[in-house]
Amino acid sequence: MTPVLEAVNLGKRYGRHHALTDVDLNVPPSRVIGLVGPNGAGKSTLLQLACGLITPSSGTIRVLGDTPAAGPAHLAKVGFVAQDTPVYADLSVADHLRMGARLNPGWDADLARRRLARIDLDPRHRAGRLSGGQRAQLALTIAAAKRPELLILDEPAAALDPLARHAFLDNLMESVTELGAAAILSSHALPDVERVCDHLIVLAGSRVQLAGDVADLLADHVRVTARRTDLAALPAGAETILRTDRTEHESTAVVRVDRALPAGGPWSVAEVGLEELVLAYLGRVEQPGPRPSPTVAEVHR
Ligand SMILES: Nc1ncnc2c1ncn2[C@@H]1O[C@H](COP(=O)(O)OP(=O)(O)OP(=O)(O)O)[C@@H](O)[C@H]1O
Repeated sequence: MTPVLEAVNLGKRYGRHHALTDVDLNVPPSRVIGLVGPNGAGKSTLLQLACGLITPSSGTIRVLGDTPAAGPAHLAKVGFVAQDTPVYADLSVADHLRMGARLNPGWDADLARRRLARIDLDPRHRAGRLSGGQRAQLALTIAAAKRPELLILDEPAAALDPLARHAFLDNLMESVTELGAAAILSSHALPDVERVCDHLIVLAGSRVQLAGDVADLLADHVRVTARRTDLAALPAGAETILRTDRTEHESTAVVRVDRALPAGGPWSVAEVGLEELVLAYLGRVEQPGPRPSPTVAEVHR
């Protein structure tokens, strides 16, 4: 099956500034991918490369098996909602749909009408008068009515209140299911990512820090708690320590494991959540690249 997104040694420079460095990715088909990372990490740059809006400075990127924006057929396979969900302020909602129908050979007018009705958007409304949430819904409707194989959304829900964000993400997931499409969604809201994404890419310092199916990533990491002096005795299997917190008596570490830690040691082991995992990886990054993780012995100095 063709991967949604493949990148090999992908890099993007703006002048002397490296926005993306040595990015290697291979995202299997039919995933809803969460792209997370701090401001300036390179998320929009990666999404724009994936849409073909900009070209790499080095390496390669393939989307749905082809060079991004390789031609009309490939453009029709990808729906893009840019950051701030831009719309044409002077055009009505209906004008936007008419324009979508003209520009997109696979336009599904029925899907567009049904979506507008469901989100209660009046087709006569001028786009410039829409709220942030309504604008995001209009942009998603246009992207979905193309019937793309991949939806790419750059922080589409950033400006929305929690209720509107919830509704927007529900709508997004309905569209993804109806289309049988994959989606890539950049976001700073880790709970949103946890709710809808089954694949995760963490970018920081212009590099990929972590990537994979969420279920696998959570299975590969645990939180270990022990008395301060006992954490140094972590057994083989605790491959890499990502983040430690210490109190007077106790140490807690998020650990990458290559096998289950043996029972009966002087530690307790618990599952980690997605937010804790992402923060553990972000916490070890020093600009511009990743700092090596501490060894078990170093943790205890
Ligand atoms: N057109 C451009 N010209 C010069 N530098 C740019 C350009 N676009 C992005 N950059 C720089 O590249 C880096 C990555 O930017 P990018 O917008 O991809 O980050 P981001 O992760 O999307 O950030 P945010 O979460 O704030 O939206 C930043 O340092 C940014 O200043």
